Amino acid sequence: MPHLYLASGSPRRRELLAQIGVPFTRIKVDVPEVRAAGETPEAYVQRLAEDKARAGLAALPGDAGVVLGADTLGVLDGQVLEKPRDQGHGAQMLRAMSGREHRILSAVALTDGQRCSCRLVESRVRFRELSDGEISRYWETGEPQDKAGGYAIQGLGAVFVVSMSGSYSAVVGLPLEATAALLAEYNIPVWQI
Ligand SMILES: Cc1cn([C@H]2C[C@H](O)[C@@H](COP(=O)(O)OP(=O)(O)OP(=O)(O)O)O2)c(=O)[nH]c1=O
Repeated sequence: MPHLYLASGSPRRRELLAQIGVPFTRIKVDVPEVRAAGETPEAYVQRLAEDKARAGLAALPGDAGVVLGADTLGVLDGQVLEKPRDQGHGAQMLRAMSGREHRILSAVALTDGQRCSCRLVESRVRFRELSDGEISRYWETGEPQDKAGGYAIQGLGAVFVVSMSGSYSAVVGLPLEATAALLAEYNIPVWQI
């Protein structure tokens, strides 16, 4: 069985991958997250997942193993919701999401050097109305800073979520059903009944 490497600095992705019982080693990659002109959010999120997986493979000694890369972003009114640049940007995204539904796109990619395979999962999250005061207090908790869309469904941000459809693990950062299916394609079994 090939060894699995997780090309991610995200603690959420580490915890999610550990949850499905696959042994893996983390590696650091530095992939610039810059959307190309005319690139759709769907194409962008998948490209980033693939770029992270390929960058991880390039960093491995001797190309031995399978590397997983992932990316998560939000979409509202055609705008991509990434990690907030600063408090103003974070507040702007949360005000736009207030009382409405947004999409979360999560992509996972695997490569072994011979091939690179990617899956995209779309989820929908509806927020209740948020006041400016709570948006500002939420920023002060430190939770929004490194999260796409500036919130964490698995954290304090859960109190904003009226409903969601799709994949909970995908919103947190790694679509586990899709990940398990891809791993099987690369002969890496996950936890099995
Ligand atoms: C929407 C949402 C995102 N997030 C997180 C998951 C990701 O870590 C982050 C999206 O940023 P990403 O750019 O996808 O990932 P990252 O930079 O954190 O990690 P890496 O590229 O090294 O793999 O937002 C949550 O933790 N909870 C949520 O509810």
